[in-house]
Amino acid sequence: MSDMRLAVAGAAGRMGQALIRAIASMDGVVVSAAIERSGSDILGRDAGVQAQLGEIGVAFTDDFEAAMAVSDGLVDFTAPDVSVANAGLAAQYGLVHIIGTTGCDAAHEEKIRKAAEKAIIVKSGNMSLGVNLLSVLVRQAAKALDPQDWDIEIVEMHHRHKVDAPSGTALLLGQAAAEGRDIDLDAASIRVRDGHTGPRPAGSIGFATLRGGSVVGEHTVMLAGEGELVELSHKATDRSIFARGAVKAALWARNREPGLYSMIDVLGLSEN
Ligand SMILES: NC(=O)C1=CN([C@@H]2O[C@H](COP(=O)(O)OP(=O)(O)OC[C@H]3O[C@@H](n4cnc5c(N)ncnc54)[C@H](OP(=O)(O)O)[C@@H]3O)[C@@H](O)[C@H]2O)C=CC1
Ligand SMILES: O=C(O)C1=N[C@H](C(=O)O)C[C@H](O)C1
Repeated sequence: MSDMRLAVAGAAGRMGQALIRAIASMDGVVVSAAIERSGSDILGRDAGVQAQLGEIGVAFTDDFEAAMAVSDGLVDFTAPDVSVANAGLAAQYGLVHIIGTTGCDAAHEEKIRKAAEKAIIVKSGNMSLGVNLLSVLVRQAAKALDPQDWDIEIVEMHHRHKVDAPSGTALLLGQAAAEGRDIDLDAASIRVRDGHTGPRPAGSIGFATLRGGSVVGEHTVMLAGEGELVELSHKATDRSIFARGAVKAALWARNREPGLYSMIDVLGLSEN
């Protein structure tokens, strides 16, 4: 089979640059386009130079349609409104769409679900093997431990530039815990505490967000019982783990049926 041609949306961003490097270093894929927003100063410059690779002969463009015409897949780590708009367009062109963007609200998620009726979409708040394996362990632990006796708290820390909270990964881990307990995450979540909060409601799932410096991404799920604490953690030290996961997802998704898939599907980590 010929190499899969991958367009990168948000190609000048932190993840965009990691994706350009990952695609250039992996077999079976080539960078076909590097998309940035209209008006960006970077348009016309070589995407490989920005990613510290040297010239790769692909210039940043805001011409989304031209980029789609020369691509088999779109890898998209941008912003929620951008990824939703891209999902509709990628579907029109029959492209695989890998969405790593976090911070989507219920309306964004619904539009992406709708696009996936016609498009092949893989979406995950974290594309790394380690975090997805962790989510399987969290689900098992939450299932095994009585919610009346064991409190679940999820703590995350990211770099100072991150714009959404809780992180997509924290929510993914919260969802895994909620599934283990067979409860609805939205109904059980406590995302903020301030002032006189009263005691902790039994069965709730708490989130705590830290931001600072250059931290790539650290997550700990705490299961706190009387006299003991179980901690399940993941620390990302390099964005290449997300980028390689996203490229792996694109290769996995090629020639699949339309639908909305997750990294659990890609990595074959489903417990069923
Ligand atoms: N699922 C996962 O494994 C991971 C997910 N993420 C998520 O990926 C997203 C991006 O993160 P990060 O790379 O750190 O953020 P950055 O801000 O560094 O990158 C986003 C890039 O998208 C660009 N952009 C904005 N609008 C458009 C548009 N319309 N078309 C094309 N490009 C556009 C931005 O340009 P400009 O700056 O000019 O606005 C910027 O270059 C976040 O939601 C983050 O949480 C991050 C890491 C891993
Ligand atoms: O914005 C980031 O940087 C990251 N975002 C993702 C998230 O919201 O969980 C994944 C990773 O932790 C890095």
